[in-house]
Amino acid sequence: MGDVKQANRLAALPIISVEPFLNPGGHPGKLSTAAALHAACSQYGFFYLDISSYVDRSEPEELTRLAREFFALPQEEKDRISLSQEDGARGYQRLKENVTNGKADNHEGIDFYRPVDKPDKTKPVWGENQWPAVPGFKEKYEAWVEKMKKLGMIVIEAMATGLGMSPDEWVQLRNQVDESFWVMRVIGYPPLPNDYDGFSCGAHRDYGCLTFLYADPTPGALQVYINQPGLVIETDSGLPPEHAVEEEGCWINADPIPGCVVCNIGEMWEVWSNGLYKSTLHRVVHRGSNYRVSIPFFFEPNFDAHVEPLPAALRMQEEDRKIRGITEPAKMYQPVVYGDFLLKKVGSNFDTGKGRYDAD
Ligand SMILES: O=C(O)CCC(=O)C(=O)O
Ligand SMILES: [Fe+2]
Repeated sequence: MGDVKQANRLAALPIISVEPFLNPGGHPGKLSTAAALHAACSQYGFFYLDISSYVDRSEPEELTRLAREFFALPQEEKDRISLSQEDGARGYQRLKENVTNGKADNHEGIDFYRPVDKPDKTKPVWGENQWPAVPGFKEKYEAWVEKMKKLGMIVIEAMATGLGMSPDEWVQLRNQVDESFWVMRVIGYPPLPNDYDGFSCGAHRDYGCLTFLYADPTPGALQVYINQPGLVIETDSGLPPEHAVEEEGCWINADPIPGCVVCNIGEMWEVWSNGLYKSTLHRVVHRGSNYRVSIPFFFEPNFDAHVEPLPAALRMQEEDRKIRGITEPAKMYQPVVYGDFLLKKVGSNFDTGKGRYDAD
């Protein structure tokens, strides 16, 4: 039993406060926060970001209230801003319209992307955002986008410190995210029926850079796959303790913590870090009785960013390999242009038949 308890304690996701990075200039907590980010990104790819000194709790609570007002509208009202009216990516998707790993997800949602110059809805993701007619919706959500964009820059800079990047290396990285092609989703989850063949949102990795997830207080919905060789994790199989374990990995709940957003890294960070940081599998299984609302903000690279392993990450990896006595050459991640990668991912709404959450 000792091992099991130990594993459960280790499996809890770390909580990291953004406060030391909020004010320009020195702060005694900066280095330890950067180190905590580095550890969280390499061990879990998921953590809680305490943003209570950055935003007032009432702000995202108001966003969920506005989202509920929209989702409660008659279906034909919601369909007025459906993504088929636009570029196939920006707008409302009905319940079960989104498919992950071949199964319809039991959620509805609205997607917003960074506005573009010269919008053209015949080009994938190049149209205009469609805002619900709910009073105050656009203003409040636009204010949230501005806050989350700034938070993205703050966290990336802290991660650059955690990776030991030089000032020049940081400038180069900053140039790849300073016009972030962000995405914001507003998601509504009715309870998942027990006999449903699928999930509220199927298992996937996020594909971009950093996700900041604000969710209403519903517990037991978001689950994260923790995969750590050597860890022994308890399962709820009902077997006696000595058998009720499963090695290597398991799903843990990432329940909301007041004042925090759940933060996870996407596949672009996996490329930048040459695999040092993990883009971790997660899913939503909402079996509660309420209607759950979540608002993920995806802070992504610029559309034209060339994403390739960062020299600082390669240096760290080399150090680590030396210590472990590994001699064969490190596997190198293939560079990608973020916009190309994104277009493949949102291809489900166009012609490739792939879901937005599906693996390549
Ligand atoms: O609703 C959630 O808790 C997570 C949603 C999610 O993982 C996503 O939209 O990528
Ligand atoms: Fe996700």
